[in-house]
Amino acid sequence: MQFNQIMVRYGEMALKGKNRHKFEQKLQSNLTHKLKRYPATRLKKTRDRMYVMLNGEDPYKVMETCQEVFGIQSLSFAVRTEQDEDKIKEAALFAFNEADNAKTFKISAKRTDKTFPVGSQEMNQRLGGYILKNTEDVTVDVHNPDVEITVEIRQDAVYITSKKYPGAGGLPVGTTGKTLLLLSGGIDSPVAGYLAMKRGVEVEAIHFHSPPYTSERAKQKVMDLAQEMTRFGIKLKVHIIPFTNIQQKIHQEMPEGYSMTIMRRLMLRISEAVAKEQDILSMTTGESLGQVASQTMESMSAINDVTNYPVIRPLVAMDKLDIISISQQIGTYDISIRPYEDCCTVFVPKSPKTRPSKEKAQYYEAAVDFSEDIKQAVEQREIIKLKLQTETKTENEFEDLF
Ligand SMILES: Nc1ncnc2c1ncn2[C@@H]1O[C@H](COP(=O)(O)OP(=O)(O)OP(=O)(O)O)[C@@H](O)[C@H]1O
Repeated sequence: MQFNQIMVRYGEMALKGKNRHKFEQKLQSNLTHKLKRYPATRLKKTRDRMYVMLNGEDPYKVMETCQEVFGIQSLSFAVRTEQDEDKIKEAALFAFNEADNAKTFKISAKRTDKTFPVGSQEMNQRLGGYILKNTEDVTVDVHNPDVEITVEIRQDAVYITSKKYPGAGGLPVGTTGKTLLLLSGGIDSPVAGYLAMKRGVEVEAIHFHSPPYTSERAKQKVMDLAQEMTRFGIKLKVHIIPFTNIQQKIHQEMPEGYSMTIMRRLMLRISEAVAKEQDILSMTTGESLGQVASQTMESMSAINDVTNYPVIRPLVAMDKLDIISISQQIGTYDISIRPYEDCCTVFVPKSPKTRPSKEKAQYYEAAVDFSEDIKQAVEQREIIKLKLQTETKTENEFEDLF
């Protein structure tokens, strides 16, 4: 016996009232893109669930892939069998055995097809009895079972589900607007982007690089991070900003203690210009309160001063170890720790002001006109469009994505 399908249960999107249709459509399209690497699979939608038809694809690999899609609360393997009591019993036992360490269970049978001769209650008892007879040290627990086996008797067939696997939770990416993620090569910003995606936000990324001070490898590292993030976001547009001229100008003309603050202010100004152009309503950074000199409350205030756009900081209250743990889970950690320089580290002042004032930052900045540099940096940026890699990719597979 084998699982024929995976039942997909929605997350909190089910609560979204009128928007529900939009959320379901987005989830369906994100899931369809993710499943392209398993060409035999098909997605079927019912009123309040989705089913992935496995059609012979490896159930466990498909399950893992589905578990990366935001907006899914939980998933279960399911067996489809005929309306034949012996077959249903066999399938229920198979479903029970799939939950390796389960010692207690509950059967929840539902007879949608009333022509089936055995009622739901009676079916619960017969299937429960069959499992008890064919296992050892196992008991029924209707209140808090290790595994609940659902049996739905429909006209076309009988569907039996097994244990619940956790989904990624959150909301389907693309349902709550877009943000521009300031993506460095570090550990934090990819995690910030991941958490934004988890709240249903579509992410575009902006990266500042300063050749020849920063190398091609440093840029490639950022592209590899962005590529990894497409596992969750399906697609990701990256804006690469030439930042060398601006950094040199800051280095030469700004007081050393304020160079870091002013550099960040310029990053935000450029990001805002790109966001405006792309109709993006917010920016996201990987800042976390108190981690480094530029991330004190005063520093954040002095940097944030240049924009009215919301700056989302998903990591603001998180500990470094927790951030690292997420980056390991999502596969960005090993890329982030590659030892290539970032533009911020190349020009880092010996003793940056940890408590800069925005008035002083404004004062120093006013002495130099950066407006033309900002315009040029935006105009001369490189735009790279990344999309989820699938083993079976074809040239036009994602044409519709951007
Ligand atoms: N070269 C860059 N390009 C784009 N964004 C950057 C760059 N450098 C820094 N940032 C943004 O500024 C934030 C703070 O950077 P900083 O280097 O102070 O902190 P960090 O904790 O090391 O962050 P990260 O691990 O993301 O590099 C980053 O999380 C990122 O959002």
